[in-house]
Amino acid sequence: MLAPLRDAFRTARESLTDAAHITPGWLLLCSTLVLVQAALPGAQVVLLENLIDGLSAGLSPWRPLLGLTVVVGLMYPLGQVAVAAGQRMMLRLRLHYRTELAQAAARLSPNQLARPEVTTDLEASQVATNPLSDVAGKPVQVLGAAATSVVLCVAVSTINPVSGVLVLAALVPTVLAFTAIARVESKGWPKVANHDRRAGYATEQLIQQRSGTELAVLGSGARVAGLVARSRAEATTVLDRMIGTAMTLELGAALATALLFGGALIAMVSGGASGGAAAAAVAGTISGLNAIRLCGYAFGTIVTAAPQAKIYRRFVRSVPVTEPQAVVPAVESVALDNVTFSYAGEPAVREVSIKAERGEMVALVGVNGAGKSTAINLLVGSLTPDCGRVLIDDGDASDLTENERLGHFGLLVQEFGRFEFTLRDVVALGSPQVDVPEERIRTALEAAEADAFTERMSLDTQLGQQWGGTGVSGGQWQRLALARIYLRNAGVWILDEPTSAIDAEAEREIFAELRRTKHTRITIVVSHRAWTLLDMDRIYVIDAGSVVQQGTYRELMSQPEGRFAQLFATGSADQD
Ligand SMILES: Nc1ncnc2c1ncn2[C@@H]1O[C@H](COP(=O)(O)OP(=O)(O)OP(=O)(O)O)[C@@H](O)[C@H]1O
Repeated sequence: MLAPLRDAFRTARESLTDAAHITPGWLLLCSTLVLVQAALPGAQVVLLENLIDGLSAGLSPWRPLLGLTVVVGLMYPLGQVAVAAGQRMMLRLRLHYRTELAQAAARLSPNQLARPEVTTDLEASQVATNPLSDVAGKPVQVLGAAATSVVLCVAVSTINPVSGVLVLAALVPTVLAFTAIARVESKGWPKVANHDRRAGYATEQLIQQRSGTELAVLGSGARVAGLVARSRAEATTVLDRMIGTAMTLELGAALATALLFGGALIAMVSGGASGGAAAAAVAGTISGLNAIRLCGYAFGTIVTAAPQAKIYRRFVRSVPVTEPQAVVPAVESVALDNVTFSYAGEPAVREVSIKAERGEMVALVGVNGAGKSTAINLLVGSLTPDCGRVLIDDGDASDLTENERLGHFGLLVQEFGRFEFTLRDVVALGSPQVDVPEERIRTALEAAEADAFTERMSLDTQLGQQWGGTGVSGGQWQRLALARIYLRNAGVWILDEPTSAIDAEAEREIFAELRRTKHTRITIVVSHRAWTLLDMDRIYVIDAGSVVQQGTYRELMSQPEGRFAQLFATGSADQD
């Protein structure tokens, strides 16, 4: 029972601290308004009692009447201004949380991105930015409502002490109910996030141009829509149960609160209070009920947001702030030294040793599922070997930070990014440098054979039809991805089927350019096309996770019984 309460208090404290740093002016204004409001119901009791008892005693009514006019006149506008100030504070906090989250997501390493729980947490954190930004004003409201109850308790106690205590005790059922609600919600929210993530993924497949077109042509969109509906229905069931439980508990608390107020009134009447005092206490009690309701609502918002806030903060803190990446332009050697790696106990790479030196072009060859991508992921550090070592310039790569290690590589993956930004940004993404000069971008485009379709475009041209920009073909996207690698100019280039979407003529030119410029770097290529392997300095043939052969194209072809000759003879790999 205590853990959710602790989480709610922590959330309240952290949100207040954030608000104090990010938007101190609005926090101060909100707090002041809420505290002024808190004094009003208590003042109302005292003034009303003075007015009625004064009238009965034949005293002048003007002073209490003027006071009451001010108090009642202030209640509504103060409430309105406090709500507006709270909303303006919330907007600023939301901007802060959303920016902070995008920056944290940008710092995720390939290693973290490979873990499904990280992606689930990221999406849950995205959803959490709304309740989290709403929560900062709530501790102030809870304190304000608690202050209202205390002031009211003191005011009512002057009429009847038992009634005063009962008015204060009316806070307890609300606090207990919302603590119980928090327990239910802390279990429910991770489930909702998981179902939402699945539904979000399936929806993306429906609306993204490539996958959506494929599904439309197959006439299978409805099947994917069914998957969306199922995940959304599961999320709705969990949410519905949570709301049902909350409703029952809130109703119970409301009933208990009403009984306690009723008790306070009975105690007052049986205590022999004057007519004025009784009328004042009834009016105060009505204001008190309102204060308790607000307190319950504000406390409820905190406890509901607490599990989401916990996920958000855990996620943001799990991605430490790092130095910007520095690209290492000269690397003498990289190697996998007797490396073994298994996915969930299933070996994908066994005792693999591969080495590449500066100036060399080295190829990894093997059928689908042989282990080539796994070997590459081990080299760049997105996977960690079960045994063996990864060496960069003869030093153990695990001694480097993730960022230092990634700075050694330019990696063109099979599923290259189709980033629908401006032409300038699409290429400049290759470098962590903020401002990339125009000539460097144009030179990279030329080297990647992407100049023919881009030379007439301004670098500010928007790419991608969904933004009303220029349409780009699959092969053109791949050339832009290669341009990023040229711009980056890291010491080690890893090109996983760099020309898979590119026509034969451009492919020859791209490989000719790679050969011409290879002396300044290490180039590791995964390729299925025989002719691209002709000029490789060394080819590693990988089969079922092991290196079964190595040598130049000619050496390997001169072994007709070898795996390489078999692969190209049987057509398992494309021949040209
Ligand atoms: N994330 C993963 N979880 C579990 N198994 C995986 C994962 N990734 C790859 N594997 C398995 O590891 C083995 C090697 O896969 P890998 O992707 O390295 O092959 P590949 O040679 O790159 O294939 P391709 O030519 O199709 O890209 C395969 O049996 C594959 O099913």
